[in-house]
Amino acid sequence: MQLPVSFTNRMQRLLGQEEYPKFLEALQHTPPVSVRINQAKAAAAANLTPVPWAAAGHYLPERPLFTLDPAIHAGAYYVQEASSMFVEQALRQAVNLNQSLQVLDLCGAPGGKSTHLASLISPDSLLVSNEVIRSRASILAENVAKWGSGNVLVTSNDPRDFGRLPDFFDVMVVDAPCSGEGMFRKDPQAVEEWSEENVNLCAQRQQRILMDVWEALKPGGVLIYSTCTWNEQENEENIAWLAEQEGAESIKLQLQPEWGVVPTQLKGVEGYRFYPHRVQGEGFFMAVVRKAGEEQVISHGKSKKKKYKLTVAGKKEQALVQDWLQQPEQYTFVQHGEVISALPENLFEATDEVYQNLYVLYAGTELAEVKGKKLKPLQGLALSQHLNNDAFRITELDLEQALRYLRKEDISLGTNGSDWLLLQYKDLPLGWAKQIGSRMNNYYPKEWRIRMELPPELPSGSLVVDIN
Ligand SMILES: C[S@@+](CC[C@H](N)C(=O)[O-])C[C@H]1O[C@@H](n2cnc3c(N)ncnc32)[C@H](O)[C@@H]1O
Repeated sequence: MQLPVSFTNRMQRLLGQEEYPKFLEALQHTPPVSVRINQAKAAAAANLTPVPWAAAGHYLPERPLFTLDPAIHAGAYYVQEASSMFVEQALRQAVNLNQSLQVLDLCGAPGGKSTHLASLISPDSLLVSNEVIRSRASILAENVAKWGSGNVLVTSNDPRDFGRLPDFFDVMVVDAPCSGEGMFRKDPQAVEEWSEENVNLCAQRQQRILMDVWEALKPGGVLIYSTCTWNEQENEENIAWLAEQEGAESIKLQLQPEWGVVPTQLKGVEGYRFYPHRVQGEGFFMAVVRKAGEEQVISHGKSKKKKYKLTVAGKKEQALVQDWLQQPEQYTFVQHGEVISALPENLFEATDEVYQNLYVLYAGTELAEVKGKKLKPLQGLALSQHLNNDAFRITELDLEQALRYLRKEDISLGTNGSDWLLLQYKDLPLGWAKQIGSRMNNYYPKEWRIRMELPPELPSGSLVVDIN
């Protein structure tokens, strides 16, 4: 790997003569592979090494062919770089997670931090997961639906649009687009695209992004800022600039020495650096600040006078979907076009406000599409953590059947009848099929299908989750 000269000069200065060769050597190694388990759906396979700063994070001994593991398609885990999972420490240490919170993940795609945040916040909290680039926002929506939390809204807006929601969020995560120095060993293209000029452009863009969303953070709210790069302009300097400009207060996190995370400080602002020779993970930076002012209590609940953008589903439709989720009394069923979704009842008001101001791509749990007098169950329901299995006819698939189903092939199950079938692999729901006589129509979403050909020999079980 040919590193740019000005990059090596800076890293030598940052790390010192003694440490720099260790850093350089680590850049030659294969990056570790790690996953985060969706504990609402599965448990980690035995013998995996935990990621020390993330309760559901685990390292794998080798990189399996994830595509051939139905559990990943069921949202039982997410492949995520370990350093990024440090967002958990910021959240646990700087925020009271027992409260009902309104959380924004501004730069959300493909969904590593969003699915992590969704697992950490309480069920009566709302996560708005945003991605400005529309094609990437669809991937984010797919991963959010697979995770199945039910209290997430996926939006696709420019950061400046969040100015329409002043003082709305208790917590904001800005995992900013950056020059990607921390990805050098994973992605050789990041080295090619790197330049001092690009670092400056990234730093300016990050300042703009921070300024654009700052207004949407409540007084007393917490901003978690991160990048996967090491230069100070995009990291400490940007956060020190924000703190100075807005009078934000730095939040210091407690670190365990064995984690290998390096604390830094600039103008009284604390930062946390991840280097590959010190941690089992890629390059990463994080800082946490609190907006000046008093914390405010959220008032949820519907107000009588307000004109809502969301439409509550009709009584007939509600009756049909009523028993599809566990504890249906906790939801408001809304209809948007043909789609009926379930929103946690206490989040109706906040969700409506988001709908009034932003472009929402996915909301809550998409349950069904109205087809004349009938309902077609949707993928969001199949993958929901709150699905009521008893309401459906379930069919267990073997590995080959599961993978063929996920490729959207028509598979023969040897069953008969005329019914919707919820197809599962080792108790993990994968999606829907419609039985028509002895034929089975595959309703797996076309855009999500596995595109690779299946090899003659399939791997057995899952290296990642305990499903045997
Ligand atoms: C580091 S990635 C986010 C990774 C994500 N948080 C995760 O954990 O999976 C940064 C994201 O910012 C988005 N982005 C690019 N330009 C942006 C801008 N001007 N404002 C906000 N987001 C932007 C990119 O499309 C990309 O998805």
